[in-house]
Amino acid sequence: MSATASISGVGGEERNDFTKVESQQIRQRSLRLLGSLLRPERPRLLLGLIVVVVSTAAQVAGPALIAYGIDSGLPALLANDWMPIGLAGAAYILTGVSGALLISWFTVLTARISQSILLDLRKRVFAQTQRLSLEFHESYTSGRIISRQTSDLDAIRELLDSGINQLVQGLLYMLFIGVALFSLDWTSGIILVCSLLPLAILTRWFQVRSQKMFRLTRVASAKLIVKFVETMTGIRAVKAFRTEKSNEREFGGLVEEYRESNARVIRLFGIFDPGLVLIGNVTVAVVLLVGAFRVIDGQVAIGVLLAAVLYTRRFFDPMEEMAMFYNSYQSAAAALEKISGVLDETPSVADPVSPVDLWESKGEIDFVGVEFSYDTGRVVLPRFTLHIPAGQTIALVGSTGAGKSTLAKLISRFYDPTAGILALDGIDLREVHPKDLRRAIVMVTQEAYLFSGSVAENIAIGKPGASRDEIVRAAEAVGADTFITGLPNGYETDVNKRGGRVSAGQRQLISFARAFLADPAVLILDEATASLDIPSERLVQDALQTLLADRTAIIIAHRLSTVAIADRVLVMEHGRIVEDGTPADLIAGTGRFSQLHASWRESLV
Ligand SMILES: Nc1ncnc2c1ncn2[C@@H]1O[C@H](COP(=O)(O)OP(=O)(O)OP(=O)(O)O)[C@@H](O)[C@H]1O
Repeated sequence: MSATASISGVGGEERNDFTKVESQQIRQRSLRLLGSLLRPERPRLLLGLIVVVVSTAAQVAGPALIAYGIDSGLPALLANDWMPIGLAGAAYILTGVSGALLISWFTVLTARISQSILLDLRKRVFAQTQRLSLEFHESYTSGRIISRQTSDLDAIRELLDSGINQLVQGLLYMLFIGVALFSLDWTSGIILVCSLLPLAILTRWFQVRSQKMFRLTRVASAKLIVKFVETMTGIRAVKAFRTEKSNEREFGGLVEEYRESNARVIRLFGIFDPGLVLIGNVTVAVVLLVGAFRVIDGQVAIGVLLAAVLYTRRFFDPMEEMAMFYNSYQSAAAALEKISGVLDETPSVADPVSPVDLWESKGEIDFVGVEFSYDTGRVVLPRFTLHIPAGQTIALVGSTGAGKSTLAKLISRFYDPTAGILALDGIDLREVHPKDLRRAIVMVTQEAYLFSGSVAENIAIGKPGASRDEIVRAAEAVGADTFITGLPNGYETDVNKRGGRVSAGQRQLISFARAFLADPAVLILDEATASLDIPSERLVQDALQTLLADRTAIIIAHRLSTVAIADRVLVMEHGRIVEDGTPADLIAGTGRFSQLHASWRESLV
């Protein structure tokens, strides 16, 4: 595998042994993403920069005005000239007020910029994760997807909301203070420069240590999310196997790890913060002492000394936040790396470049020399050819792992064959317009998933924009109408709210109604293995008959009654179709199906 391939998309997430070239490529990918996010914001960014420069200059003017007031205003006042002190006072108020107003404008402006960048990024991540093929989602866990949408976006939000503002403001503030101090009093300026050495040593020490600690904190918090999501998505298994206690223990351990890594960060601050205060105070004391001697010697005016002390004091104010910037930058950069990896993924099932329209599909399916393997490389379906005429009902049977779902997933184009052609009405599925493909082929999965919302909304998924009449007719056709009208709010009942809870069989009927409304030329049905009670089974069976009429149907059959209504049975073993015939013929024979049929019959007795 080439170096580029191994880090492309999310490939680099599990690795931390990048070569220099690979790290560079990953950084460039993040920068490209950042560039594309910032580009539309350029005018507002420029405005923000102008506002922050002016507001910082206004804030820094204060001590210089005080110096002027004391050194020029006071002597003039003693000589009954109110003008200089009045000017100094007015300018102080003016710069103070305008500085405050501008900084408030800057805060709102940058918040707006960061909000629109985040909105853009959030939408991109959502659209991309939806667009990516099933293959991606089968290996990229939901915990990781949730982290991308939550903690990673949070890290970027933190950087945009406060980190960058504080860095720009802090840098400008320190730069302007330095300039002001040097223009007022060189000696104090040089004392301040001398303090930069211990300051740099302390900050560097903090950065090196905290980088490691913050990374540990991030890892610990990611572990917490993954454990939480995993437990909650598998809550049924948790309850069934009573693993609550061991989960609690494991989660408790992770919480402890998180607490410990946070405590270490806090201990680090316990050294860094007082260190900053100490360096700041010592520098102020030196400026004051040296200045005092120079005031006595008449080398420097008292107002200038006061301004120098104030500047020196304020110089250290943004230090802590600036040192923190590095950490928020680190977390945001790590987050951006992962997000850019997800955005960089290309769907393995790509949309056709020049799609072929298929207005009215007949539902004829052809596998021509098709072979398939998942990305593990093991051949799951060895090369085969199969013709399914339009309108035929096929029952797919075979032992677990035989490849039935895989065959169904190929017809739904959740995956593309690794070799050969799979065609609908003679057109390669890879070339059919995605919109037409979704209309022509519908797969009803075993789980019969219902989304939050009303029963009517859930049925309407089959045909967006369907009228209430059409929805009711679809429900009636599959025999779901009776139980739906019996629900507390009929078709408006929320399926995820108390009272709206529906049984497994009812869920299946709703998903049948959904498929009936969609009216596809090809219907693929992964029949639920969960045994329904006899009346439910009969209801579902009747619904199935209506649903299958006038279309091609491929049913992964687990029930004998379903096989009986099929025109043709395909028996699969180890990815191969080992028997192919009408149910009657196969039962009469001596093959795999007749044995299966016999054992089914026995289980019914
Ligand atoms: N996403 C995947 N990645 C890799 N291998 C897979 C994947 N899904 C299925 N397989 C493998 O492909 C083979 C066929 O699986 P498939 O789900 O098609 O079987 P099946 O006949 O539908 O089984 P069942 O009746 O248990 O659902 C199995 O060996 C399985 O391990």
